[in-house]
Amino acid sequence: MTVVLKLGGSVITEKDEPETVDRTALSAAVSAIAGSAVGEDIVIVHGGGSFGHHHAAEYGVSTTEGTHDVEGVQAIHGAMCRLNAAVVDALSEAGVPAVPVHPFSAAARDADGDLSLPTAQVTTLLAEGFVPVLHGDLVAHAGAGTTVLSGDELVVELAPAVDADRVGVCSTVPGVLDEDGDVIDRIAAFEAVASALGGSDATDVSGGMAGKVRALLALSAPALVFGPDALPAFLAGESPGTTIAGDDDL
Ligand SMILES: Nc1ncnc2c1ncn2[C@@H]1O[C@H](COP(=O)(O)OP(=O)(O)OP(=O)(O)O)[C@@H](O)[C@H]1O
Ligand SMILES: C=C(C)CCOP(=O)(O)O
Repeated sequence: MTVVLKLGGSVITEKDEPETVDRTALSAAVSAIAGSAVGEDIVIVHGGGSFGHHHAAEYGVSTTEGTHDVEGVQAIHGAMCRLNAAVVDALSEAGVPAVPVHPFSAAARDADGDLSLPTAQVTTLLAEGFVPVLHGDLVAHAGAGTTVLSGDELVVELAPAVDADRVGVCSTVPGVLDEDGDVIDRIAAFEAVASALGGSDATDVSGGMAGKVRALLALSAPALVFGPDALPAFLAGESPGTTIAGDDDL
């Protein structure tokens, strides 16, 4: 059973404090992963939190607005590499055979913004017993310089590439919330929930919850959005939070 899990940047960092890891939240997530029966059959993606989004906002870069500013590229990509190193180190210390995979070194968008992400290194690392750890990053973008590549987009690309049985997105909220603040059990179409979906409470250049739902609906497998407390349950095979499954998946 192969699992693709995204750890939200807003979960593992103090999202309002530039470049600050939330050590308590990161170690809770790492313990859940290290202690789960999924073992090494997992690909981990993490988001930007106060590492990527803070620098991306400073340089005016988003998933659609690009930059050619080399200093900006180094600041944003460098910050994401520092967060990735912190996640990989924490996983390694817990005995998980985690290895870093940096999307900026491999992916590209064409002039229409369509993403191509080579995945052979991820599938090969997985088959060889490693746990690849990717992250939201910058990506070369034809005609725009570089744009932000969100961890949610990576999840959508990776899930079919590794033939994932389960896809989980762990964010700070217990699921996608309706207008009354209750967790929506299942989402099959963007229009049905669009009015309840906002961006993010924190600095976020990749669309917050609306961007997440839109991206996950494109998957052929159902994806679950849940909060940090539900990570052990997700890894144990339960279905906490909101199930996002486009009409094609039902
Ligand atoms: N209807 C909604 N239900 C749940 N969360 C919502 C909703 N509308 C907006 N949000 C916001 O979306 C946020 C989650 O998206 P965000 O992109 O910040 O999370 P993340 O993926 O965990 O972090 P990162 O983007 O850094 O990886 C929530 O914290 C909340 O502020
Ligand atoms: C801001 C950067 C560089 C990465 C964004 O990734 P996300 O937090 O998964 O949307």
